[in-house]
Amino acid sequence: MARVELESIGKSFGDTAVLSGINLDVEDGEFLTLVGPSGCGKSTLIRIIAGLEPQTSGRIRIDGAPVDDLRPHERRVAMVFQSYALYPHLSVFANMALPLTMQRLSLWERLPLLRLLSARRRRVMPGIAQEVRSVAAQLQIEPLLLRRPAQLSGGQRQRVALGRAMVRHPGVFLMDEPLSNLDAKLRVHMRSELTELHQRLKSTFVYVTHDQVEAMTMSDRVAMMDAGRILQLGTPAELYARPANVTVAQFIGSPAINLLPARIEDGGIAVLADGSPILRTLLPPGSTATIGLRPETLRLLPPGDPTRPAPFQARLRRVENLGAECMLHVDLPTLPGQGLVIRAASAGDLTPGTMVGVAYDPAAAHVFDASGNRVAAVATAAPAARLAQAEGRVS
Ligand SMILES: Nc1ncnc2c1ncn2[C@@H]1O[C@H](COP(=O)(O)OP(=O)(O)OP(=O)(O)O)[C@@H](O)[C@H]1O
Repeated sequence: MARVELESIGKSFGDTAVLSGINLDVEDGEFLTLVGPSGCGKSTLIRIIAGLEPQTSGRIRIDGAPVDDLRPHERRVAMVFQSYALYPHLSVFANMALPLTMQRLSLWERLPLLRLLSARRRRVMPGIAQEVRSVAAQLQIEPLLLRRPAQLSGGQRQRVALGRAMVRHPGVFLMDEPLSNLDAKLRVHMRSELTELHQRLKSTFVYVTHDQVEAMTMSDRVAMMDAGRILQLGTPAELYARPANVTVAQFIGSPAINLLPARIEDGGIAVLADGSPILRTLLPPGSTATIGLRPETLRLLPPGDPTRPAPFQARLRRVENLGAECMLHVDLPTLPGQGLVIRAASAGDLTPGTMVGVAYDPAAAHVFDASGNRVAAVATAAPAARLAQAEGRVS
């Protein structure tokens, strides 16, 4: 187990800055995921922690001790790569044993012919073999130990790569998109295997992915990165429920949050481009905002619902039926180019082209200011007349 502290990490390749001012503490035994779009600097950051890439500025400590001048194998970290990085000419056993033979045997004791003469090698190897078998048993790959990587499936190769990291008993596992090369079904399976492995080993995991579902389902905490910076650090639930800005809100959640541009009028009322008020904010009149509505907070009103006028009149464009639920894609005719996605239990017998009413819950809406930063959705001041109109539409 180990704590990882990153202080003001910066990285430039030539004149191009790819990481700036990264401060991050990964707690002992924590599963922390770096997530973000392609090119945001996740892999560069994890490679810097591993010692595979030098940082341009800043410091790294593992369990309180500076590791900046240590080589990768001296840092008590083990890296698992997307490409598995297995030696094709070695058996699974030899691939997994490699970190231990490198650690415990000298160069000549590892050489093909000379090693047969080494008495020390004969003493050390049974211990290594036992450790490899024990890890292989944990990963259920014991029957594969004599095979070569080419004779394994993608999932089996990934387990071997994990096993090779595990035999070293590192304080920190660093994983760079380890599931990306697997098919969708196996990825889902390996997600739970990795989560269980983390719980069993109680080691610190730093995990890189561009897949927000992996980040949300596996992690204790998630650091969402964009353009070389950490935009938000928190539990998956925090990032989902209180995204710090529009970029986080858009990235976390599937299907993505619905975003509606608005202008702010008197009393902080956010008004859409068609002039309809949507909710009250704490923003000053004259400014602009973006309103975020998660698909599950939208509700389809039955056609001709007599109880109230629908907040949005929408035209159904497409139904995505996922079995247990469906995603309804609708267009808003009064807001050209603006669509909404609604998560619903079923689409009933609605067909594309049908006009439907859509209700939303203003208490569940997210409001972002002109810079994209989150602001409180609803002011506590007395409602303005315009708000009464807005609330009349939504309550
Ligand atoms: N050796 C290098 N030389 C120059 N630029 C590099 C080098 N390695 C990475 N970069 C650049 O640094 C930026 C961050 O790359 P990095 O691989 O860390 O991103 P990432 O978030 O892991 O992306 P992906 O999910 O696509 O792997 C990119 O713009 C990339 O082109």
